Amino acid sequence: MKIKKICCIGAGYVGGPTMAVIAQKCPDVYVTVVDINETRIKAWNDEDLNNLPVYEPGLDKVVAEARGRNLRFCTNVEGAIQEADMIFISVNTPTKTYGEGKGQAADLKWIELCARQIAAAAESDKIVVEKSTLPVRTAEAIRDILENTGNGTKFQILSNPEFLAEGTAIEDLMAPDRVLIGGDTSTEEGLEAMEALVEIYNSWVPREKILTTNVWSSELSKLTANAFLAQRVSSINALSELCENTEANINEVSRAIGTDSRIGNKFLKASVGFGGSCFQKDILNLVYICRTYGLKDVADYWEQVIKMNDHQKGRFAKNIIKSLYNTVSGKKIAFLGWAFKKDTNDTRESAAIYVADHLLSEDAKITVFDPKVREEQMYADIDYLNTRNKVDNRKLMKSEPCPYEACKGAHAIAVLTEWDEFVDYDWQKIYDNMLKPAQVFDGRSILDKEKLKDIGFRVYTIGTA
Ligand SMILES: NC(=O)C1=CN([C@@H]2O[C@H](COP(=O)(O)OP(=O)(O)OC[C@H]3O[C@@H](n4cnc5c(N)ncnc54)[C@H](O)[C@@H]3O)[C@@H](O)[C@H]2O)C=CC1
Ligand SMILES: O=C(O)[C@H]1O[C@H](OP(=O)(O)OP(=O)(O)OC[C@H]2O[C@@H](n3ccc(=O)[nH]c3=O)[C@H](O)[C@@H]2O)[C@H](O)[C@@H](O)[C@@H]1O
Repeated sequence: MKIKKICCIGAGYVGGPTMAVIAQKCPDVYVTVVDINETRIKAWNDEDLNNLPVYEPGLDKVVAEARGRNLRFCTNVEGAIQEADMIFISVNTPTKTYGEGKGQAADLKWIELCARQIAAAAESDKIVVEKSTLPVRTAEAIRDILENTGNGTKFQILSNPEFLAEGTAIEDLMAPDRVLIGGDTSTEEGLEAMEALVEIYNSWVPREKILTTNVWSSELSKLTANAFLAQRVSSINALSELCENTEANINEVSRAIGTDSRIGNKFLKASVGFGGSCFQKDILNLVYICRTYGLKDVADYWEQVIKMNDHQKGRFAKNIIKSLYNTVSGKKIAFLGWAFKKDTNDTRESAAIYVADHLLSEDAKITVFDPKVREEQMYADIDYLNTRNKVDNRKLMKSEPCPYEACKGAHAIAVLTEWDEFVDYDWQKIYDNMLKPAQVFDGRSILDKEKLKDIGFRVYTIGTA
């Protein structure tokens, strides 16, 4: 079966870049990305590629090549479903904020809505691909909705989770470690549908890197991959606290264990805590699924990864307060970085938000500089926590477009994101304009500690005494 037209529901961080790369690599496949969010679609169609709604290095070039050729962004969900042979569901699946499973389960209302939209609009057979990260066995619910349309159309449901990381999305999509495709391996039609998707990816991904499994393994592998990655960060962060008490150095420990090929050297960077839209949400979801199957010990095991992460963010904030003589009331603290990692404008679950919230509750005055995050986003993030009212948040926190201004007159600087440019700042100039003793809290271990100490800074780096 040769796919001619693809529709992707959801033009977010995953749907946009993923479909742009598919369109670029498969010029004979027509790709339409739809979204109910008109502003987002408008931004995807903006002539000025600097205004794309997602910032990812290299994305602008891919969009420039494919958009208008075989890549289209629009809000006509129904029309795009009708004409497509293959429909990707790439909508958000956040943690539920209400009802049963509140605070843990994935909220699948947008997924169900997509299934219903597909069921209502489809007039011919379709392959439906789960691209969103979903609890294991979600395909069962999607199938149930699709198979009860009553108009005789047939659907094959595949799971094709996305493993891209933000900031390196284009690189990851161009040369993935693997592509995972789960489907109904017990029927001809199921295998045929899987092969159709394999063919799309095989336009640029070597066949041996495209793994096929049953649909449940594929769904669960995505949650498992994120749980393992986050667990590594929590493990190294747990040991960073021990290092601070023992004069061991976490960077040396990471290097020492990372050279063991069984352990590997990636994801061993101690930090102020992991953020991002998925690690926490996916682990909470895993914990919830385990609990619903009565697997209490398994659930508790994975929950500890989140608890450790919360502890790490909290202790970073507490350490700032302690070092500033146990009070930050009225003191200016400069934040370098607000995004959850470098090279992205995404702030979802960023450690910076929680550290800021902790310090604001102690009446600190925070000035934030981030090269890619806008002030409205920072306020939206801090307001969302509902710890204090919006007026107070704006009184206590502001954003500053110049890093040197942000640091001027500050008692302390906290590095919350590992943006490369922070390393090359004129730290002497920053020091000269700060209150003394000038303190730096490096939550990402990116700055040259010895150099800063020579200038006169007091420096705290995660995981070093
Ligand atoms: N952000 C990331 O780096 C990664 C995310 N994922 C998963 O991919 C999924 C999507 O994540 P993001 O792209 O980050 O989310 P997002 O929130 O950036 O984008 C989702 C989009 O879907 C749209 N949408 C929701 N319901 C719709 C409907 N019925 N019809 C049309 N549009 C609709 C929303 O308006 C939104 O623009 C999630 O399940 C996430 O866990 C997986 C790998 C990486
Ligand atoms: O499902 C998802 O959304 C994605 O989640 C992560 O990608 P992402 O969250 O974009 O970014 P990561 O590079 O994984 O970083 C996550 C967080 O962990 C932190 N981190 C990462 C690595 C490390 O060694 N130390 C560390 O503190 C980062 O600073 C960041 O806050 C996974 O890496 C992707 O494979 C997955 O597709």
